[in-house]
Formats: sequence, structure tokens, C-alpha cells
Amino acid sequence: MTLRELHDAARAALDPVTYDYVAGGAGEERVLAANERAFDRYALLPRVLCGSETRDTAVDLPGAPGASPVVVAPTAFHRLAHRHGERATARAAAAEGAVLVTGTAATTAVAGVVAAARGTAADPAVWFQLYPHPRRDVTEALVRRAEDAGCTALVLTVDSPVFGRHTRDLRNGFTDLPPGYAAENMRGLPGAPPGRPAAITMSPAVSWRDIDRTRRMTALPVLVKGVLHPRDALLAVEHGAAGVIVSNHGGRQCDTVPAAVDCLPAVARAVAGRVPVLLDGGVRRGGDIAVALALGASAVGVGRPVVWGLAAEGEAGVRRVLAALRDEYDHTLALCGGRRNTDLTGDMVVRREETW
Ligand SMILES: Cc1cc2nc3c(=O)[nH]c(=O)nc-3n(C[C@H](O)[C@H](O)[C@H](O)COP(=O)(O)O)c2cc1C
Ligand SMILES: CC(C)CC(=O)C(=O)O
Repeated sequence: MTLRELHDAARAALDPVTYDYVAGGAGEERVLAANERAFDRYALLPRVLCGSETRDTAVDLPGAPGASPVVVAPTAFHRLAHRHGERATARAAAAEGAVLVTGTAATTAVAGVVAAARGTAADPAVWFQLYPHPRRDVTEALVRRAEDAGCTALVLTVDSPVFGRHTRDLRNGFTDLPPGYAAENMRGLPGAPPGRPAAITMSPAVSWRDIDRTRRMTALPVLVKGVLHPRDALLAVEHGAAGVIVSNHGGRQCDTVPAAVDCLPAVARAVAGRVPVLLDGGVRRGGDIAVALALGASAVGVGRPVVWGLAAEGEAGVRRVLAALRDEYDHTLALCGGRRNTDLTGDMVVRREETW
């Protein structure tokens, strides 16, 4: 099955409200569409007669040496997509050598997610994503949970000072998880109602000071996710980020921002190789990965395609998505005369004519 066929199978398997939650974006979904379309405007200029029978596509990421260049971006509520939920995703990512980013909005507690990954691979890389919380004790409790579970890095999502307005969810009245599902990592946190998980909180008052505070709480590397402006990328490096993730949250926050990949070159220039830059949003094929890496990313994140694989076929479906993307990428690298990721350079990307 192609990724497109897996998407169709997922649509058939999911109830329409859950499908819309995953598929949808903010506002008029302009950014959602732009993320994918932007890749059509980039073309690769291959080099010839410089390839190799063997290629190495592994990449060293914070807390994840020798990882696949395809990272599982954090997406909420996997048990809505499949009964095995985040555990199935974790097993699949571990089997494919891909970093799994689980997070505060997972429907399986982080300890269970890491345990599932460890059941498949000796040394899986699971990162924990959280929103900078205005309450330091809440952030600290989440950080300890991630550390105790064995996560190897933290991801702070900074593109969500307020909740995005997801048009389809508003129309469908999808404002809460159905009975029987919860954001399990939010249970028992300071300020949580007894027996119930705390609400996921976003605050426009959080700042770089909160990033500094979080960094001081832990020895784990901290990546900053949701950067579009090159000056913020620079600030992230100055504030000790171990990595910068260029992302517009899959078009689910501000519906007036550029396509994610269009923001990548300026961010990569600002970061200038000091820490890895990752890109997510609209990555759907191996060629997209090659373009992103040539434009300065060390790795890419994929969000929705992983959920489609999960919904369609559980663990096997997620494996299929991750394996297909890495295999297509390796094939594209071969076609471009590369033997390793760094052989893809900025001069090998050109703009297609707008009129093609
Ligand atoms: C259903 C869904 C849930 C998401 N949940 C989170 C989340 O909890 N935290 C976060 O930082 N990003 C979240 N994201 C954003 C993804 O991490 C990622 O930025 C985005 O999906 C990438 O775009 P793509 O879906 O086109 O690959 C979510 C995205 C989707 C589609
Ligand atoms: C629970 C939500 C905050 C998850 C999210 O980030 C999203 O749906 O885009």
C-alpha cells in the first residue's frame, strides 16, 4: 500500500470526528494545504557519477545517535486512532530506528510508551514533548516523569501560546476526549483535580525564561519546536536549545504563516550548524525529505501519515509508513549521487517555474 492508500484506509477505519481532528487545521486550512504544496515548488538537481553502492542515512540527534532521518512528530491521542494506541506507535518507531516524540497529550503514560519501545529495541530513543507551563511545579513534575521513564530528550513546543482554532473540531463539537480516554501524563500533577488529569494548559505569558528554567531542571537535551523566524532560532541556540524544530504545527495554529519548508533555509542559516535543525509539516515522500535535508535540516518529523498508518493497520501500519519514507529517501539519495545525508547541499535545490 502506498501512503495515499493507507490514508484512505485510515479514513475508512476512523469515525468521522476523529478523522477530522487528525486531518484538520486551523482557520481556512490554508497553511495545512500550503505545507504539502510547498514541496511541489522545489526540485532537486542531482549530481552524477559520485554515488555509492552502500549509503548511510543515519543521523545523530540529541539523545538519539544513529537515528533514522524520519522522526515521529508528537501527535495527540493515539488510542483514538487504534486500540493499541501509543504502545503500537512506540514499538513501530523502535523497530524502524526512528525517534518517537511522545508527549503531554498522549493517551498512554510516558512510562508505558518507553516500556513498549524497549520491548522492541534495546536502546530506543523516545523524546517527551511538553508545552511550557506557567507553573514551574507542573513543568517539573512532567520533566521528572519523562526522565524516570527513560526519555532521552525533551521537546518544548513554543508555537502554541493559545490553542489553535481547529475549524472542523469546532463544527463537529469535538472539544473533549470521549469517556474512557485521557491525557494520562496529566494525572496527579500539582493542581490536578483528584482522580482526574489536569487540563493541558497553554499560556501567552510564557517566555524564554521558562525555557531557561526548564533547562536548569534537567540534564536532558531540550529541543525547541515551532520556530519559524530566524531570530527565534538564534535565541533558541543562545538559550541552550539542543535542537530547533521548524514547524507551524501542521497548520493547526496560525493560519497566516508560511509553509514550514519555506522557513527552513533562513533558520538553517541563522543556526549555522551549531545544533541540529529539524523540519516538520507536509513531508509525504522521500523526495520531500531529500529537499528538507538539502535545505539544511538534519532530519524531518512526520505527523499525520503516522496516525494514518496506525489507524489503518496498527503497529504494522506505522512501520510501513516509516520504512517507506526512509526507503524512498534512500532511493532519492542514490538518484542524486549521494552516499550520506550531508551530500545533499543547498545548491542541489532549485525552484520550479511557478507556471509549470
Ligand atoms: C492530530 C495531531 C495532533 C498533534 N498534537 C501535537 C501535540 O500534542 N504537540 C505538538 O507539539 N504538536 C502536535 N501536533 C503537531 C505535529 O507535531 C507536527 O508539527 C505536524 O503534525 C507536522 O505536520 P504533518 O502532519 O503535515 O506531518 C499535532 C498534529 C496533529 C495532526
Ligand atoms: C491536545 C492538543 C493541544 C494537541 C495539539 O497540539 C493539536 O491537536 O494540534
